[in-house]
Amino acid sequence: MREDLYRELQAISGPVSRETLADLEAFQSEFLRWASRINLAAPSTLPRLWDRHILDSAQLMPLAPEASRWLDLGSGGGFPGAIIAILISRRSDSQVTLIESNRKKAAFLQTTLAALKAPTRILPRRIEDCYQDVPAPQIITARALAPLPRLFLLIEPWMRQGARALLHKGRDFQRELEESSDAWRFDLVEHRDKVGDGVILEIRDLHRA
Ligand SMILES: C[S@@+](CC[C@H](N)C(=O)[O-])C[C@H]1O[C@@H](n2cnc3c(N)ncnc32)[C@H](O)[C@@H]1O
Repeated sequence: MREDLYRELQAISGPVSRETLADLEAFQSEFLRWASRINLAAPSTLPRLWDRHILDSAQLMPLAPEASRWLDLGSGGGFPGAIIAILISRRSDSQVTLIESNRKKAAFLQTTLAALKAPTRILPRRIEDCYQDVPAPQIITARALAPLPRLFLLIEPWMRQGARALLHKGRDFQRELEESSDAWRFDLVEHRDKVGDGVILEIRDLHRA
């Protein structure tokens, strides 16, 4: 069974070590332990935590295999930011910043990722208050945070400095793109969602119309 898990992970994320798989499993256990006390994700999704959240996050890796500086907005229980941090933690120069305003969720991320020695900086603050303190990353991620027009407002300051965004979106992403089209210009690549039925939107060169 564990071999199946390992193969499945590598098919989604690209090559990873067995130590990394062990770290992801440890994260999963801690997540379930904390989720019995605080709301880390929709309870209905917990029985399929591995696919619905962990693999769904890991599928970003092949879209930015060389990136070492990531910023995850509205991380919640750590998706996708915590999973990316674990996947790249054995690289020498990696750093993933996670911004999550809910203090209980941020405490879970702080405690669990520190124990795993994942290269993370957790900010228990609102995104809007972090622009001065967080340097532009190579990659910005955000999953289930906000519709695109609001998301673009949130990421704009970092995008202006050259960041690229990889955004999980659901089936109605076309409507969100249309709603953004009057106010924003950007380069777009739509990547197939290998885990769910949505899409990963890759956004570059975002600026106001
Ligand atoms: C629906 S959850 C998604 C969590 C995670 N990204 C996932 O996909 O499972 C959205 C999270 O964003 C956080 N959030 C919403 N607005 C925020 C803001 N302005 N600044 C920081 N965190 C925010 C909420 O506290 C919540 O944990």
